[in-house]
Amino acid sequence: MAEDVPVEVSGLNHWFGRGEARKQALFDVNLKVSGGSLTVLVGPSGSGKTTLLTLAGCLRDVQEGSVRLLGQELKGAQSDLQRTLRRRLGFIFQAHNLHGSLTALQNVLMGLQVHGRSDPQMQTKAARHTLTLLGLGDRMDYLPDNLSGGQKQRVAVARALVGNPDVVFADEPTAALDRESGATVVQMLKRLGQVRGTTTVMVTHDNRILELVDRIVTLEDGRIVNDTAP
Ligand SMILES: Nc1ncnc2c1ncn2[C@@H]1O[C@H](COP(=O)(O)OP(=O)(O)OP(=O)(O)O)[C@@H](O)[C@H]1O
Repeated sequence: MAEDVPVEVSGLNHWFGRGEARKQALFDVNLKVSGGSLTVLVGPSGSGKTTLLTLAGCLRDVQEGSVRLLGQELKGAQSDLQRTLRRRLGFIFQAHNLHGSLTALQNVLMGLQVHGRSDPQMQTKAARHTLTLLGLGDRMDYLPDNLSGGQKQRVAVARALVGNPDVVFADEPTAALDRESGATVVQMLKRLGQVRGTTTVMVTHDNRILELVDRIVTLEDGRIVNDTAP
């Protein structure tokens, strides 16, 4: 079943640039991620973590090799299949990309609108609930400019989670957070894995959270060099 291994990467190679500037960023990467698990990608800057995350998350075209996401092959996938798959995903990025003119609650509601869920009352209830879980119950009506960096990041996390995604792809979601808030976010993702079967793949440089995760995959120079369960 797809959900047993929602992300399966085989023989993945990736290049950037053309001609003399062409540079290989990933070399024969193989990775199977189990459903409901929390996997982190670690490694030095430039080792290919974000490239791998964006390929697995259907945000970049697969050039060579295979990426199966939720049972579907992404290599050569048509854009309507890509769109359908992306609706089942949650994304959390470093630059949290909140809309400056929308409140925290409205930003989180945007995370539901892409899912096409219709009942506005249910949407608002879900958005409020998720923000409250992330400790932002008293900040729902604030604009991003009036939130701290850590609070903005938690709004971005709420937006990614509110649609109950099957897989969450996160790039440094705890970088802007203090230890306690970072641990809260990771524990929440882990709990979603246990309760709802949500799978998380996360790039991180944050050593403080490694003890909380299920699996640590280390990249160096575009290759997986270590794969451990802490
Ligand atoms: N859009 C791009 N154009 C050209 N080269 C790129 C591009 N994106 C990444 N690269 C190159 O691919 C390699 C891997 O980059 P990537 O961002 O995946 O590494 P990373 O491990 O995520 O690094 P960091 O921890 O600094 O975010 C690097 O050599 C980088 O310079």
